[in-house]
Amino acid sequence: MAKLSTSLYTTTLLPPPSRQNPPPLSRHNPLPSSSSRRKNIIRCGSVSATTALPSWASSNPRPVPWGCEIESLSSASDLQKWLSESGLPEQKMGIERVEVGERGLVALKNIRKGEKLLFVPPSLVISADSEWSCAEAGDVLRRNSVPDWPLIATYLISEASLMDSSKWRRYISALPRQPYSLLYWTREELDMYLAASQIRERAIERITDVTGTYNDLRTRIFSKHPQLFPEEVFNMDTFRWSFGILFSRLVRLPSMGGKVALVPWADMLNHSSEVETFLDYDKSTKGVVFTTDRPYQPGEQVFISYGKKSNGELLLSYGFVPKEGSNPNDSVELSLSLDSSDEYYDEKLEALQKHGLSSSQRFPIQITGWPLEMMAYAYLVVSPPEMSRHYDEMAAVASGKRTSTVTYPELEEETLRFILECCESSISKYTKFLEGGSTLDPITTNTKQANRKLQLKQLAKDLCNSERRILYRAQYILRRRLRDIRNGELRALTIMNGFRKLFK
Ligand SMILES: C[S@@+](CC[C@H](N)C(=O)[O-])C[C@H]1O[C@@H](n2cnc3c(N)ncnc32)[C@H](O)[C@@H]1O
Repeated sequence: MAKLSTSLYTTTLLPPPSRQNPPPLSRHNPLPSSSSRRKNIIRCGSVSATTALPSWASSNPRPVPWGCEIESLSSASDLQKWLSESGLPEQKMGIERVEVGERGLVALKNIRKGEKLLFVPPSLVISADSEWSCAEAGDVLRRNSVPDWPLIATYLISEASLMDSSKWRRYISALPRQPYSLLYWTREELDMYLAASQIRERAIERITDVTGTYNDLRTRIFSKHPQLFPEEVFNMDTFRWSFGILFSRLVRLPSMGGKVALVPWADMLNHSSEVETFLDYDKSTKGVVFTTDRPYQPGEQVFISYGKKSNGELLLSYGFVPKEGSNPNDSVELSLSLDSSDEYYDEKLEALQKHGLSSSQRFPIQITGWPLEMMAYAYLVVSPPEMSRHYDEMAAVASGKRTSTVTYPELEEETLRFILECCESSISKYTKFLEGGSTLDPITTNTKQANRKLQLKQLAKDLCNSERRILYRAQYILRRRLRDIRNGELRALTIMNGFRKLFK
């Protein structure tokens, strides 16, 4: 349930930096304060429309030979039985088919607000410290200092391939054979359905990162130990599966120093944007728990929060989009760029680069407004040569390094007009997709594929509607402000004319 970084991670197996790796299923991110907004500024331009994706992104995914269909309840009840035999205490919830999220945990008894639930013991948790059924393979990875994410991804494949001799066979059998995640969208589908949304670029970055990670492991480790890591088992298809599982189920446990882990049973809980509670390790009971923030009656589905994520981020990692307007943390990224014909382009770019920014940046807009950083970036884009002494200050605020508000009344109108133009150009892309009919659909060869396309298209439509809604709101605010500025100027002009007449 997290994101990988683009560069270092791809080439050096370094762990993903925290900006790209928010705590899934566990602690939610803070509201977009100025510092978190800074983290949300995303460099653009690294993923062009022609960026080559690995070959597996150009065809439909090949399923792995383990796991189950996500709606399968029989493997889920086997899992429940095995967990209780292995030390999971009696539960107040059971796995059932649910309306939101296919399978989920449903209250079996009355549950009070403020009650601790789950108590999954550490022996039933998968982490980077877990014991490998094939101890030699684990030793090799540890000797090579493989970071937690790729280590756990490889562990999962290793245990899955051993199946009956693995301690985790009941857990792995109950995992979805194909997790819902943008990792499973082909390049054609991403281009076709998400052309308007910046999430397309994020998905491409992620697919590229996962491929880079696998290639790195293969070159540096697997190829040197083919008997431990045969390619029939450790390949791109199985890595896409294991990373898909990690993105949608891995938990960061704050009370264990941010350790990442897969927590069987707890990972059957679905997300609701309306709840605030998250998973964590409870030192007093020595188990993974969460504390309810509302009461539940028997039969009601129990939810946790996967974090304060936008609809796009939920689609990217978990493969679903909440109902339009139901996610208070929703946001859309707007891309702003320097004008390449600006005679002070080089000076502006230099100021931006000094603060770690580039000629094109994405900024998150929420229904409540946009960040200071975006305003500062826009000031820089429109500012004339005579304001060049302010370029550094504008770039510093745009990068989030300086949190003071900057205002340049003389640039206000042009800046708002520039943002409005970007907003409207983005809106028109969404409208083109949403009103474009079905002529763009990729050719399908069978009913299963046709159903899949319909599902993906619906998800894309839901995402595009929710993102466009935020842009419409921003457009309304911008237009109103511009009108106010013009009215203010008009009033000032009338007063000036009045004075002029008086003095005459
Ligand atoms: C941690 S798992 C939760 C258990 C999962 N439902 C299962 O049956 O294995 C996360 C996955 O559950 C589904 N999910 C969770 N919350 C959801 C929601 N609010 N709406 C739709 N699907 C949801 C998504 O498929 C997501 O990738």
